[in-house]
Amino acid sequence: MTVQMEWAEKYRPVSLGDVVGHKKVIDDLRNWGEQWEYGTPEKRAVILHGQAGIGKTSSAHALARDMNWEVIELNASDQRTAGVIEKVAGSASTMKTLTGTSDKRLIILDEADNLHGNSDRGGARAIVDVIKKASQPIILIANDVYGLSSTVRSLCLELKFGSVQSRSMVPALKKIASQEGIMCGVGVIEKIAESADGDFRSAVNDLQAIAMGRTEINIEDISTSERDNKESIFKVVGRIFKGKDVSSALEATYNLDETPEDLIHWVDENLPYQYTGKGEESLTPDIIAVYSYLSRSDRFLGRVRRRQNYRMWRYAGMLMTGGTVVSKTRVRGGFVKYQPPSLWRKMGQMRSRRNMRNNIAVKIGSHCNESMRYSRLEVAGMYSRLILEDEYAADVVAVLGLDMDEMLHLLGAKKVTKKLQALYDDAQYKRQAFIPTDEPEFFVQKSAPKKDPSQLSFDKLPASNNTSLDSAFGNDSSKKDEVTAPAKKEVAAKPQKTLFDF
Ligand SMILES: Nc1ncnc2c1ncn2[C@@H]1O[C@H](COP(=O)(O)OP(=O)(O)OP(=O)(O)O)[C@@H](O)[C@H]1O
Repeated sequence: MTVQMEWAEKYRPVSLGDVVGHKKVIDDLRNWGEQWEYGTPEKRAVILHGQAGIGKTSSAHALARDMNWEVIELNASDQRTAGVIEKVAGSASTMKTLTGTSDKRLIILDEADNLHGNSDRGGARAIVDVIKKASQPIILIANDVYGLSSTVRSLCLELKFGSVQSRSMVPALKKIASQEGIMCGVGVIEKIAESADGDFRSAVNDLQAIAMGRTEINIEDISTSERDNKESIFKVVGRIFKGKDVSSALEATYNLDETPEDLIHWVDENLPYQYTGKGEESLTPDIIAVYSYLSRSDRFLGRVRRRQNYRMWRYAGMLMTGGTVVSKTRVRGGFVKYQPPSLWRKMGQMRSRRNMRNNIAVKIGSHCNESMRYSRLEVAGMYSRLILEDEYAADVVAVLGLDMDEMLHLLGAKKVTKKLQALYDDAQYKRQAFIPTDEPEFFVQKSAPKKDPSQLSFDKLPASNNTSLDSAFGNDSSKKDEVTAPAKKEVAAKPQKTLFDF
């Protein structure tokens, strides 16, 4: 028996011109590629992001093909520690190509939003360094752009791949069917394209599955061979808000991949938008009625949690769906874009803020030999004050080894400005001066000048390092030019007066 090749793979776009949809993004990607013909563009790396199966990886390879570039790809299955990234991407991004047939080599880092966990230890930080130094084009591929650090994002051109529209899929699917010798009846391809929900790979896979063992497909074949599509939450919420029939609203939830615990948040979030018409007050009687059902439903959800009796979910589901349906006095028209529950976003933000705060406390604790809890409650405030002083800011960042996000958090800043980027770069520079490469990060604190004065000896450092160490030693930077190297040695030998007097 011959194994049939997957059509999605067989018909993978070869050139950017073959990519279905995404016209603007593809134009931008092509422009960026062409800029490399004339030197190094301002943004050396691009982030292609969007849901799975819509052509991000294919577009990256197609660009390389169009530009006649070699490709080096680092997938999530590869070990992507800082060492490996620097070795593979770092050298690839600065050296000449292997074959010499093309003068550029494209580095593709797939699933770049998954650069954490043990195996990718240090990988995220390594990317920043690689991008900054790269003399070859780099493409990062991510489903969720927020999975990348703000530092990486600030260095890259971000291109978002939206869903592929079904009308763009239709001609491409028809072409595949005709090349495979499959006759399609009226509406067949359109139906497959619509059910794919913007995912072109699913559309091609569906077409192949339906066509298996057939030379002709008709609309009836689709309804029997259609995938058991899970209802999308957006469709179900729409049916609950707009439907008039309690049982069909409830049935819609049976095929949903969400628990009643989640569904209630969706209803709660979108209810005020859907049940308020033009010119109506924000709290209509309909909304009040629905909330009374939701609160009763929530009581059942509480009982389920306490007693672990999941049979009670059915009462909760009935109250939240049926209650919403029967509470409306009229169906309000107009398009409402349903939003995911903002509570989840807030909880996610709180969790990541808490993690960030704890990470910083661990670093502060390591610096001043205190527990994380004590550092967070008693000491962190002082560091937050210090980092606001221009004189100490870079030293705090350098000594604690803060990454960009942690620095922003401690400063209370929302985004990376040029000034903050300069501060961060300055701190990295100082950090390199403080830390011997083969020692752990907090060696600095342990290595008092008495033990190993050569490490902090000014005359062993280049002139620029001396400047960065001035303020680390608590010197007034405005006077640095007047102090000679031997004089500085004396300063270093004096007993510690400030936190940063090592
Ligand atoms: N826009 C598109 N144009 C042409 N083919 C596409 C498109 N999107 C997906 N495909 C097809 O689907 C397959 C998967 O595409 P691709 O790997 O580029 O998706 P992706 O967005 O990178 O998703 P993932 O992150 O899951 O890899 C390709 O082999 C290709 O045949």
